[in-house]
Amino acid sequence: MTDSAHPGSALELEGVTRVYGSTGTEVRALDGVTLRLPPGSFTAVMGPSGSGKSTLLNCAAGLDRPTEGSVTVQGRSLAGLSDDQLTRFRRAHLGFVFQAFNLLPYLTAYQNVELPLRLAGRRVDRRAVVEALAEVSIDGRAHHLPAELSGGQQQRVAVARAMVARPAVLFADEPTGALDSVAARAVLDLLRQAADRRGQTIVMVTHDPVAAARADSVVFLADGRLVGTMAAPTADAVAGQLAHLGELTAVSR
Ligand SMILES: Nc1ncnc2c1ncn2[C@@H]1O[C@H](COP(=O)(O)OP(=O)(O)OP(=O)(O)O)[C@@H](O)[C@H]1O
Repeated sequence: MTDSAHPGSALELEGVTRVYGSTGTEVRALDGVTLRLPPGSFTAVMGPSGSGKSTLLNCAAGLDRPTEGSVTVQGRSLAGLSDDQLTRFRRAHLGFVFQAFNLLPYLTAYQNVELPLRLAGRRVDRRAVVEALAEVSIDGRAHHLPAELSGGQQQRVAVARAMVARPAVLFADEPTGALDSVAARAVLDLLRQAADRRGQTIVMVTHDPVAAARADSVVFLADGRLVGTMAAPTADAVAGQLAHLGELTAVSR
């Protein structure tokens, strides 16, 4: 059974609005965003600071609930799920990678990667964990603690952790923001492969036009609204569009 009006989509946002605060002090962080992403697509979300990128990601991933509108992931509407059901749904179908890696400091790389399987109450398949670490080229450091790894290595462990349960949709919030360009490229290669080889759907917030150029398309936000999309992006074209949006936002303030 599907709740989706567009069954071919991995992720659908219909008129998603998120208002923070109360009357008088309210902030419309997202304002009527409609978006449909097909399975196996890699989409970058860009826009000036405060344009609503993280809010979009959080609403799409069921970490926050929209004030209005609906989010459907893999044909399942998130609105009807209780908080517990939403947590279970996220563990089963979604993966997350954050700018600050968010690894647990007292667990080894291996233990960090097996954690989502333990939390989901699944039998821990040692092979799946070893494979996930090998995919991100961390197998030689599986028993190191995060503090014993470089930033790039830590983020690769975080990608392995996000991927170990083979989520249908992976959300990444500035995954390369704290990395140098070589480490960033390695992380982007992994996201690209997840879409191309395993048909996983990737949604990545980034400020970096070079990172965005690795996606199939870029969606641009300004003041909480979807103001444009770009297919087959290049870093130059993305940078040009961002500069334009920055000027428009500055004028409207
Ligand atoms: N929990 C919250 N309470 C009140 N306002 C919020 C909250 N979260 C976000 N906002 C506001 O909503 C707007 C959008 O924020 P959001 O973090 O989504 O933007 P962003 O595009 O991700 O910004 P940045 O690039 O700086 O991270 C901003 O004006 C922000 O101040």
